[in-house]
Amino acid sequence: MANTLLIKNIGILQTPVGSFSHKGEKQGENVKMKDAALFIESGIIKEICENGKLPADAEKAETIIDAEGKLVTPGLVEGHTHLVFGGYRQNEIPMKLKGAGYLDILNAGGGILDTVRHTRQATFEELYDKSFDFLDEMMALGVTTCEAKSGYGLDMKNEMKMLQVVKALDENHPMDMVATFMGAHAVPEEYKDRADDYIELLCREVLPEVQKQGLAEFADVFCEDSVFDVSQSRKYLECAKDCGFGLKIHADEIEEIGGSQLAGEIGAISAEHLIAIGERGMASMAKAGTTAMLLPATSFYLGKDFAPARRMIELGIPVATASDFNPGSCPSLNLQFVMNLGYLKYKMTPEEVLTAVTINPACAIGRGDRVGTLEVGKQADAVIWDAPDMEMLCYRFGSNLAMQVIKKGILV
Ligand SMILES: N=CN[C@@H](CCC(=O)O)C(=O)O
Ligand SMILES: [Zn+2]
Repeated sequence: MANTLLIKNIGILQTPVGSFSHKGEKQGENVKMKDAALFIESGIIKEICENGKLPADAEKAETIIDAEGKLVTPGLVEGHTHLVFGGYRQNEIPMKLKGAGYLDILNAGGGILDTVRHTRQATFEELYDKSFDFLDEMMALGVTTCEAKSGYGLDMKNEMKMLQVVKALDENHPMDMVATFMGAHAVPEEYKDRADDYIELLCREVLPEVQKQGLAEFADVFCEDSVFDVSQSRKYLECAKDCGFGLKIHADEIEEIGGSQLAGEIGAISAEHLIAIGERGMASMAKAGTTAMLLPATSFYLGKDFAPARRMIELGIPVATASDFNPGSCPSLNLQFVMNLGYLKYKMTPEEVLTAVTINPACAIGRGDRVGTLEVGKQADAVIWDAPDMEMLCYRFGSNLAMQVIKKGILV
């Protein structure tokens, strides 16, 4: 048998089940198999056994991994990053410590606009090498699929450059990549005070070109006070929908200006941040089935509140959690830390936390049919943790507990 792998002696194999996003009570439904084994052929899961049984073809396995009685889960799915960027922004910290807000820095020409200047200056190769290293780091932490947004180019040439980097990473790095076009991340300096004109440019020229070149599956917008208002965001997302993109929206991060309501109304697959969301926004998302992509490490890093995850689960909104890795509001790509925060700050159960970093983000980036659970027929992306159970994984923090990461049936 070709390319076969047996993972045996698994203490607990824990996974959500199904290729759909899990909401309400289902958010916390995981299957737990004790004393389990997993048989993989050509990157696909062929058989899962529990209670000490071994798969039928166990003896034919070319490679055998002994999980030493540890926890095994699906590979983590990172549903929200700004992975590709020039420069860093450590210079902002003293300003923040003196009280400058995130939007104050942006409105003074810093923040995202500072990263835009550095990203425009960077070559394709520089951005590619830097992002490649980030992906290595992420994978070592247990992530096997990663979404990445453009949005630091803010013109045709540089947005394309960013998306080409994501495409090349997908081709050359073991990580599976999903690209999101985020031309509406900020108003570029050359369009200062002309946000409407910039949205017009994105709709007329850039969105259709990205679609034509097949460089992104989703489109995203930063709907926020003093960035893009609800009507500008609606226009951009409607154009994106007409072009065939799935829709995402950074909504109600700092001010509740109606972004989450728009998310539901327009049928967005996910809305991001949602720190300041209110009941109307949550009702709109629940009705539409929009996933809440919550970013607790950003709340931590900006010193903001934590989004009302428990209320969302109660209302039947599927909750996913992601790192938001970016050079400003969250310079960490550690999804294990996000799991700690999901447990401690969102007060999600360990089972809900696992769903929030596997099947729910997988569905929110259009990969729920392939990854996000450990089931026969699915891609064999798995992590063996240096932990006996999810409780330990949610409790320990600051260490990397991923012992072995398996991507498409290969130990990476
Ligand atoms: N809030 C908007 N965009 C990013 C931050 C980008 C940056 O600060 O560079 C986010 O999702 O947190
Ligand atoms: Zn973001």
